[in-house]
Amino acid sequence: MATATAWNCVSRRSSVSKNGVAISSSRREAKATATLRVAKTQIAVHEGLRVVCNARVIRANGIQNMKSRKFIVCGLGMKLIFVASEVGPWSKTGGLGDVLGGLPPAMAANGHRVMTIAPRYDQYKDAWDTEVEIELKAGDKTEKVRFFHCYKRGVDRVFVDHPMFLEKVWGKTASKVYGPVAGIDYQDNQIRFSLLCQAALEAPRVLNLNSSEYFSGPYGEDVVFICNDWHTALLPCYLKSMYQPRGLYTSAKVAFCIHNIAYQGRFAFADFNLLNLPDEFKSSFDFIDGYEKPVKGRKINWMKAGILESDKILTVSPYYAKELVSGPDKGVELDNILRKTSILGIVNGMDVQEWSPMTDKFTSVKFDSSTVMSAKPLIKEALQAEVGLPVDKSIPVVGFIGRLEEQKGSDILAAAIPEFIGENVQIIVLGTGKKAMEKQLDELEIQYPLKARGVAKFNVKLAHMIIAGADFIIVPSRFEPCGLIQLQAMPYGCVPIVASTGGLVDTVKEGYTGFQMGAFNVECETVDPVDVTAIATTVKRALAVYGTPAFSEMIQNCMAQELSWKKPAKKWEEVLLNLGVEGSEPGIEGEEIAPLAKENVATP
Ligand SMILES: Nc1ncnc2c1ncn2[C@@H]1O[C@H](COP(=O)(O)OP(=O)(O)O[C@H]2O[C@H](CO)[C@@H](O)[C@H](O)[C@H]2O)[C@@H](O)[C@H]1O
Ligand SMILES: OC[C@H]1O[C@H](O[C@H]2[C@H](O)[C@@H](O)[C@@H](O[C@H]3[C@H](O)[C@@H](O)[C@@H](O)O[C@@H]3CO)O[C@@H]2CO)[C@H](O)[C@@H](O)[C@@H]1O
Repeated sequence: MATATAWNCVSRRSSVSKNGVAISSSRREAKATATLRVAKTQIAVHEGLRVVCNARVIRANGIQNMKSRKFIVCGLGMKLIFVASEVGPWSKTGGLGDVLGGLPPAMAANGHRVMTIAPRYDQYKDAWDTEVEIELKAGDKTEKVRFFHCYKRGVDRVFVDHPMFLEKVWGKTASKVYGPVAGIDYQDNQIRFSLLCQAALEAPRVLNLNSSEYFSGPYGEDVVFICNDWHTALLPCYLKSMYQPRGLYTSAKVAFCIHNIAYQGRFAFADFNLLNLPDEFKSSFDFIDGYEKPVKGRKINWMKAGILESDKILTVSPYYAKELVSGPDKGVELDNILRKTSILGIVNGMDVQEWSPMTDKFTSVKFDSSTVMSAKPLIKEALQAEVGLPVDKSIPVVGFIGRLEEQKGSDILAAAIPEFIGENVQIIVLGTGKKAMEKQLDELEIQYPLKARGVAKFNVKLAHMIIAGADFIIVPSRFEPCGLIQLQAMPYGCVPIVASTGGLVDTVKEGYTGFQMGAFNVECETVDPVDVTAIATTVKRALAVYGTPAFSEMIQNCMAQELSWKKPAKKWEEVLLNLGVEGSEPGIEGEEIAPLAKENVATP
């Protein structure tokens, strides 16, 4: 077993420009020389705008700032470390896990060296013990953590192993990541996520990874950390307090991405002492609100510190970025901080391998835009039979899928159902979360046995069946940073009916790819009658279009869109390059998923 405390990283830079070949590499010199040799051989054969290099086809004209735009040597790019509490498909309670599953492979496909680092909540059968163990300070104790690893879809997937993760979530990854039940947090969450942040800072230095033929050895220190949500907010603080003063990670930068500002990690002010940070960081955490949870008055706020201590703040859609700075309601009392730092929104992509009507493993009939009109009714019948609704393909079906939290507006939907259920319509609601909202789902079947079903489960197969078989997907969110459900639905010709908030505004065009219901009241304690009416009116409006040529056109518009991670990954690349980490280079014009990775999908 290798026990590592520090790593003397041999990361030398080389920059060669010879015979029309431009190479600039932050990898070891020997590797760069080897790459040059391969490139020269290939160039002798291919004198065109495309060159085959190390068995990958690279489009030269995708690259900027190169002396020679003719030939590109692969294996340049940036070294990216994504850090999060969830990473799909290994751990997922919702969209955060999806993003950590999908964006990193898309960045890898563009030629960057990419690692994700997340807790090891379960005995993932595809991730192996690296035998690297380190000691970290957590609260007043010293804890040993180990790293597990696998390489999938071009990404080093690293998992932090410690009993605080594994013992709690054993076999139940989806539901117990943050607490024993929805709405209740583990008491030691601050220690758990402090460990995650510290481990993420060690991983690039101590893990000697040789996963691909393009990159080998430790990532080293010229990296960009991409932190996600409050659980990772301590990372920039530890970077500044524990590493940079010792001359480590001097050029590293941190991007902080907000997936949901509703969860900020607010704790008792006295808990600052648990974090092992110098007092000068206190002001970044300092926060006063009017709530009594978890204690009355002055608090520490992890997300506030993450925002203030990072180099770039992002979120998951441009419209949500605007909402966040618009005022305390939508910015959830961090609007003033975000106005100071500024925030950029990049709309999420989605996993087009998992969500494709042509290859969906959960549906018996596969289809594309030319066969959707005949295929969907068959899948609809299978869906109706699955949930026990009357089987009749002529009845329009509306679906809902989501975490049952106030954010998602399932309570507003429940109040609106009586106002539109008299129409020729069926509704299927799938979700897990707060018990009171799960109860509302259970009651649907009792109230409307021939018209409505509620399924209080996290059920991936049923989610796919709803999206493939339903005619409409309803997303009645009070706020929605991006929303993945509507993205997943559109390639299946399942037309979204959405509240006009966050990414739902950016991704659904009224009358073209769906129906907008207007913005809802963001107060979570209230079911606003105006919003109830907005749902009922818009559903009726959508039902009136069902079956008309205009509806067929909307289906085609939905299905024609490019919703993969390819475009968002390019935008992310631009932003991360601008951070100016030493040795960072643009990537390549990649495929959606790294070619070597297609057969290599994880099974958690
Ligand atoms: N009962 C169930 N059974 C099966 N699958 C279920 C399910 N409930 C939810 N899912 C799945 O979980 C994911 C939810 O994604 P969202 O983007 O809607 O949500 P979430 O609010 O969790 O994420 C946050 O982060 C993401 C990512 O940035 C943002 O898009 C979003 O707005 C923000 O709130 C989807 O993949 C969906 O299919
Ligand atoms: O992917 C889905 C979401 O997952 C994350 O949200 C979790 C959040 O970060 C956790 O703190 C916790 O939230 C609970 C909160 O702490 C508690 O005080 C109470 O308000 O209940 C909340 C819900 O249980 O769980 C959230 C997941 O349910 C991620 O941060 C979000 O961006 C994602 O939307």
